[in-house]
Amino acid sequence: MVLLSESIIRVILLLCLLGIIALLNGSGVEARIRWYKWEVKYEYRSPDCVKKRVITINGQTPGPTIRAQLNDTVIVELTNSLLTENVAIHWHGIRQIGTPWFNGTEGVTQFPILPGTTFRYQFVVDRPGTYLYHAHSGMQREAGLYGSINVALPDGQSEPFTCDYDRNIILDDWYHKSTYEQAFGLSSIPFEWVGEPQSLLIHERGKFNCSSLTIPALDTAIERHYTWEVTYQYKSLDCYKKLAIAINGSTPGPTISAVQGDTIVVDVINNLLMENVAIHWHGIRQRGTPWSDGTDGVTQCAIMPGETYRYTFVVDRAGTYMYHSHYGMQREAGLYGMINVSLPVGDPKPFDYDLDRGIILSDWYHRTAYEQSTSLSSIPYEWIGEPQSLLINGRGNFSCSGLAPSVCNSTNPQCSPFTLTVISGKTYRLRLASLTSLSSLSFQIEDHEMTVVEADGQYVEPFVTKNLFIYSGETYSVLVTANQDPSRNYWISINVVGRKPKTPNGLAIFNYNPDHFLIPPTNPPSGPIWNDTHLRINQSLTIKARQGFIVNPPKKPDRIIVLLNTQNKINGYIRWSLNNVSHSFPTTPYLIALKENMTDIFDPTSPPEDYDSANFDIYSVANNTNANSSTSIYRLQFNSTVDIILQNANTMRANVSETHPWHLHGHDFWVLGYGEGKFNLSRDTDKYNLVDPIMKNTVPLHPYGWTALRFQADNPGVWLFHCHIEAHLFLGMLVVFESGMERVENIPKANYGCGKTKDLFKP
Ligand SMILES: O=C1O[C@H]([C@@H](O)CO)C(O)=C1O
Repeated sequence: MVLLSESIIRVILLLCLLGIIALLNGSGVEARIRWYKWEVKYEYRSPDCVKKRVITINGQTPGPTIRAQLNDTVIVELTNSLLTENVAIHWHGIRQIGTPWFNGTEGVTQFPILPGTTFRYQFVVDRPGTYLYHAHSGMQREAGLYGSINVALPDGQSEPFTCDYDRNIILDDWYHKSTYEQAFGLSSIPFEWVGEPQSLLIHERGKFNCSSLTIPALDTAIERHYTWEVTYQYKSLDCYKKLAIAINGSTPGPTISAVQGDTIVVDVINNLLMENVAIHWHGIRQRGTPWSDGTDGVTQCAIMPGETYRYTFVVDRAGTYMYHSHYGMQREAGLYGMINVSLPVGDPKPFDYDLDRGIILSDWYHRTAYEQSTSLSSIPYEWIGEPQSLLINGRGNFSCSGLAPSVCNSTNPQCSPFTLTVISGKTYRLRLASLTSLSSLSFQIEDHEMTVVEADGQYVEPFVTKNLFIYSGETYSVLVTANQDPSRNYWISINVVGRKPKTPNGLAIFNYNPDHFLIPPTNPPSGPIWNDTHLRINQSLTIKARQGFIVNPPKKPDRIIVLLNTQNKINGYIRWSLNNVSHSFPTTPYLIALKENMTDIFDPTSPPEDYDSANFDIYSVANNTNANSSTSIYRLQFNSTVDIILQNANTMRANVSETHPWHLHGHDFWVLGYGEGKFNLSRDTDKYNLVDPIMKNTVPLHPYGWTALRFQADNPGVWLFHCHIEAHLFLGMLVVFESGMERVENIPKANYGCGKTKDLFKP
């Protein structure tokens, strides 16, 4: 009773207060709140006919006009979607009486707004008239980030002049050089003046004489330099604190965004305290630079702690690629990232999209790579088990219940879900890359269909699907149109397939702007059932080369190598083998050994080209104790055509055959076919697709099935071909191909320094 009367009194007091405020306001005209949500981002525009990257607000430059009346409060919620650039907006002519902190001048009144963050400006427009807003961070205004503010008199009051209509005209001059180039010139020695603008714009329209243009600067291949420091870092990617390996502090590492033909130069500084490192550029063929492939033991001596090594290579084909550690099981610690290569400006694309976004899929173990590798190489064998979490762009969500917050803290922002903000109606090219240690995945976006258009840097004959199966080491581009009800958000989900899942699905948010961070109101899609192998084979068979982009394979191979995939026991240790040979690495990298004619560092006999297919039952647990380890390699005649038949079998547990994604370094192969059961050379070659096979660098071998590949050994060097499951590679599931060594130019001396290559430095 007492409580009730108290709350009634409070309400009455509040109403009185509001009444008094209204009276004090006097005029009886309400000041309103004008609320804007702005997304600032890069877009290509041609305001004077010359294409240039500009900065837009909600897709416009000039940005939207703010229209308000005297004494209104303007609220602008600004999301900075610039990829690598801060922003601040100044409200030019607005006096900011009482709100000096909203004047929008970086370094004077505020920290700049960082990429990916949202900042709210709020101020009163206390005088009628014509004003402006524009960027006040660096020289950013020059990129088109500006607009008008019109403040009218309140309803019922009139200006001291009359007019029928009210129109805005923004006047500007326009440079073709970016603000970065201009700012760099101005702060260089010798000083480089920005020169006169190329055009004058009236409301963002001008006319430049295009005939005076030769090739625009954007089209020319350039060198892109990166300096990466590799360090140990504690990370809580799925809320659980774990020792990870980061590049410049982050995992996934920075994305390399380049244009076809660019040269990439990466200085890798190994600041790991106790561990070597090597980085492989997965999908980049390294034509002419086999020493930059980054495979420890094959192409280089690993980079030792405290050392810096420079990788230099050309990205010679547009597409989606990745990079990752190729040293021990180090990839598993988070040392990976994406490489996006675009077509040169003006080159026609075979598909259209508005925006391009990268999504890295991975799985995550709480035990370190060191503990895992120790378990795998122990007697008795201790399998690493299923991962604890699935990550989408480095974010997952492990249930912390029962764990101390210092170990697992579900409120840690590092493990908030990845949010892909989309604008309704726009089509997104999502570049997916799977860097899982173990898991094969299905990727889906609730209520949205995907059109698959690219795989491993090759155009795919488009097909529409609700879920995409993606195996470790594969990349895909899918087109997704944000065409669903934009008043809510949707789940992005990944789930494990091919192995009985013990890992919860990975989740992210497909976020319709501007409903930031709202959890979708539905249950996430659970994805297809894990053990429907047919579904996965069907999708593998659907992936064909796009019409108009088919590269015809040679009609016949010069050599056929059949590789039986088995789990074996060798001297009591569990290993994985091909034709009963489990690979072991010599301490001297093959590329250097062969270049320097060191003939004694590996077993010179050729590994077996086949297995006893007639007498081998792929469905039963074989007596796999007859395997051995070897350093031997396949030497392929330069330019010859090689067929590889991957044959799956039962593991050492009854009724289990696993999926193995196989990855080839230095080449793409044609995917000629997939089949179930044992491959039969006389019968199954007739089923090969020689009409429109896709070329890829990574391909699944399905349980109890076979996969047939063809490639041309036309890239001089030494190249790994291996199962992309980190533990299986560690356990010897790889072969090594050499071809055209006589054509390999001088290997940089920085690749030397281990094994017998040390001898070469002796006086
Ligand atoms: O190498 C492996 O070992 C286990 C299992 O076969 C034995 O526990 C597994 O699933 C692997 O892929």
